Amino acid sequence: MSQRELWERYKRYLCVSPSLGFSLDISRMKFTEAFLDRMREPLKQAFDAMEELEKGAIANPDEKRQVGHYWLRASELSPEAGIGRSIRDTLADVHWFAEEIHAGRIVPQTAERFTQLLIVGIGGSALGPQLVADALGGASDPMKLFFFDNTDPDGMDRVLAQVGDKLPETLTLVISKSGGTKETRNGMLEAERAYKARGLEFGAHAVAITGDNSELDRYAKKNSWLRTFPMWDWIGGRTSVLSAVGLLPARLQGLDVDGLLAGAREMDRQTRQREVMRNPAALLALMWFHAGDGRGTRDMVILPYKDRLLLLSKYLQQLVMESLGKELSLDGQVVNQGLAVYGNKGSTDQHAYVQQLREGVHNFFVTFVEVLKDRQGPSQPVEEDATSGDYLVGFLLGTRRALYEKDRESILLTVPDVSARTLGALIALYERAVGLYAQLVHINAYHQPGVEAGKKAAGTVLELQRKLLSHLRAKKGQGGTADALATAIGAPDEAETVFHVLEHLAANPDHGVTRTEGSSPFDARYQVA
Ligand SMILES: O=P(O)(O)OC[C@H]1O[C@](O)(CO)[C@@H](O)[C@@H]1O
Repeated sequence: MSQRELWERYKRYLCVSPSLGFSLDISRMKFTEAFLDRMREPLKQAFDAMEELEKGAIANPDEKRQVGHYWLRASELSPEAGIGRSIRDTLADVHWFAEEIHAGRIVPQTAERFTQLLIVGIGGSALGPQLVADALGGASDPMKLFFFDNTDPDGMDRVLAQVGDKLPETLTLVISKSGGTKETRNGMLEAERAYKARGLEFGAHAVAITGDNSELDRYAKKNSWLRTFPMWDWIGGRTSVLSAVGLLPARLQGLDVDGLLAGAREMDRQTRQREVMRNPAALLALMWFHAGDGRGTRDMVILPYKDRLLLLSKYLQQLVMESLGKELSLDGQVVNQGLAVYGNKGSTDQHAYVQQLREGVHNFFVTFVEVLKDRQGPSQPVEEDATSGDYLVGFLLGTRRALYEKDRESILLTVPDVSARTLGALIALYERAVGLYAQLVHINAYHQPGVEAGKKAAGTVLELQRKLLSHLRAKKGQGGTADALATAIGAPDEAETVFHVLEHLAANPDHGVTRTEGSSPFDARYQVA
């Protein structure tokens, strides 16, 4: 197509939202009108299903749960008065609690006030808060945020070293819907130990966000933590950012949580409408379907040309891949669905993998995100009639064109700024696009059975380790090779796992396991002295 024809196609298919100052351009996706016609009926069914979901249907059938993240920003739409009330009460509590902290009315044990916030959580209990904090935060925020989002000991040491002498001024927020996630439990215990090492009581610095009566809830109550905030059954981890999970950290950081909610609410309003060309979420879902033949055959590369949106791709990776990456359809057929997501930011990535995008394997489509506002206030030119921000747009449009010339498809999302309202709108846009797409490909977007397999397997590994350690302690000084030890603990078929566990044990001082070299790596002997 010539540039002129592309301009016509751009004008024809541009979806604009004046109230959000937002637009979605699908002109560089090579769908046809026939495709749109073909998708009309499946899309109608997807809308019907979303409508039912918003009314409180059990939209997560195997977990028998409602799916209520849309109610978080429109509590009046929740199907039960009690749900609406708890949403409003929790929001009021978030505001109240943050104000008390900021005003120094809720104070730490020894310091004058809380100035730092350590968040312990993983997956949806970390990614949303991280996205919001990084997108909207700044140097003058009333609290500085840190995260434990893994069970990596060195990672946690590094964070604690950054917190340094300010630990007595640090509020720790432990976030876990289930309240039983091991990584988060470990992070909490490591944090607790750090406070104790400084003679501080953890409970006087700790807040939980978790499900009612979860393990974490009970632990928080037993140890007199400052507070707990609810995480409801009808909110999934990956869609929890506009519940207390994302709102409490954001409010403590001094960010505009009402703006986040308002943006999401407005986007929800627009993405409920059935006229497809006016519904950006429906258009996204259709474009994903078009790009990957409804089977996810092309990866989605998310390229925001804005540093503040660096974590968008990481956030969407969970939202999209945990929602859509499913073995079975709603009817139990094996479908192995999914949509792979990766990306960082432009123009930085032009100096990394964009080379392959233009010339290499053709297995993706790009979503560019353009932010119109460059910075607070004016920019100085870097050369005649051009600022750094002008270059950023230049690189975006240039790359979009260069990819199109090579037949690579792309979507362009344009937003006015990186404000709370815009971010809330982006979050809601993708939540609904995922919901609609899941309906189009007939899968349950709201469970994650695949993740459980890894958790169970990890439990088996730790169980083997316990057996090994008790055997090695019983046979003090004797030990054996991985093969011999696997047999000795009654797990000869697990010799490989036993080998990995022993190598790790011997590399660390914690359990007293040492290693004596053998003639090959597999002849090494392990013992407890
Ligand atoms: O909030 P929780 O229960 O600790 O779960 C954390 C994450 O673990 C998962 O359940 C599985 O990885 C995610 O869906 C979730 O966001």
